[in-house]
Amino acid sequence: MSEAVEVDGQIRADLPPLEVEHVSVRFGAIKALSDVSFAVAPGAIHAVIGPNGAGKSTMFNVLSGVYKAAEGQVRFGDARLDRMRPYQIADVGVARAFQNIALSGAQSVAENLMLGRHHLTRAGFLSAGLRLPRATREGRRHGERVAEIAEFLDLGDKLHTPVGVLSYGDQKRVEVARALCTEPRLLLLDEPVAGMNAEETERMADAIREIRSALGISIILVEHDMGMVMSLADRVTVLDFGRLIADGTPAEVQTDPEVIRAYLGSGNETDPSLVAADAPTDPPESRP
Ligand SMILES: Nc1ncnc2c1ncn2[C@@H]1O[C@H](COP(=O)(O)OP(=O)(O)OP(=O)(O)O)[C@@H](O)[C@H]1O
Repeated sequence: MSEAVEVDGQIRADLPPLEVEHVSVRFGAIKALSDVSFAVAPGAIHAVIGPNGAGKSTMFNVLSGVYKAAEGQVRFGDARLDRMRPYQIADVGVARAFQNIALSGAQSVAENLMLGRHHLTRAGFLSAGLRLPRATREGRRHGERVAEIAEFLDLGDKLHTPVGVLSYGDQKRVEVARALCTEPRLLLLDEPVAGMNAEETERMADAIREIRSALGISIILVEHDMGMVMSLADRVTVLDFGRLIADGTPAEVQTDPEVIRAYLGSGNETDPSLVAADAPTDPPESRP
C-alpha cells in the first residue's frame, strides 16, 4: 500500500494512488524489469533511481504505455494502465515530459503549449477553422490557461518567443509546461534536470515543488542527480538490474546497504549514501 504524504497545500480530491504490481518486461533474453512492485501515494513526489541499465526508462515506458509489460499490472484508480495505449493513458490524466526535448523549435512557446491542450479541445477542427463562436470562446479559454501555466513556470514573458532560441533550461521548463497543459493528475518527469547547470537545476526543483503544492498532483521522476532526488522526493524506489532493491524515504534508501553496494559496484560516481539531503547539485553534464 502507498503511504500518505504531507503536502503544502491541498491534494486533488480525485487523485488515486498509482500501483505497480509484479511488473516484468523482457527484451529477448534480457529481463529489463523482474517482478517490480511499488506504489505512489496521492500527491507524492516519488523518485525512481538506479545505476545505468537498472530499468528506469523501461518502467517509465510501461507507465506511459510505450512498452507492454509481459506480466503484472499498473493501476491508477480504476484504470488499468498496462492495458491502455498512450493516448488513453493521457486521457485518464497521466502526462509525461520527455528527457530529450521533443518541442517544435520554430514554433512559439504558446504554440507548443497549445499542442498540449489538443485532447481537451471540444470544438472540432472544422468549427475552429471557420472561427465559429464556440470555437473562438474555447480557444480563448485555452489561451488563458496556457498563459497561466507559462507564468507558473517563469515563462510568461517568453510566450511568443520561438522555442528554438530559448536557453536549454527554459526549453526543459517548456517541456514540463506542455505536459501540465494536459491537466494531468499524475506527471511523469524523465530526467528533468539532465544536462542542467546548478542554477537551472535549483530552479527546476523549485518549479516541481510548486507544481505539487499548487496543483496537488502526484509526480514521478526518473533522475540521475542524486542531490536533487534526495532533497525533493518524499519516497524513492531503487532498481538494479531490473529488480527492486529498496523502496522508502530518501533517508532510508541512502543508508540501505544493498543500494550502496549497487551504486559502488556499478561504477556510477554518485553514491546515494554520500549525498546529504541539502547537498549542492552535481556539476553540469555535457548537453545533448
Ligand atoms: N528496446 C530495447 N531493446 C532491447 N533491450 C532494451 C531495450 N530497452 C532497454 N533495454 C535493456 O533493458 C535494460 C534496462 O534498460 P533501461 O534503459 O530501462 O535502464 P535505465 O535504468 O533507464 O538506464 P540509464 O540510466 O542508462 O538510462 C538494459 O539492459 C537495456 O539494455
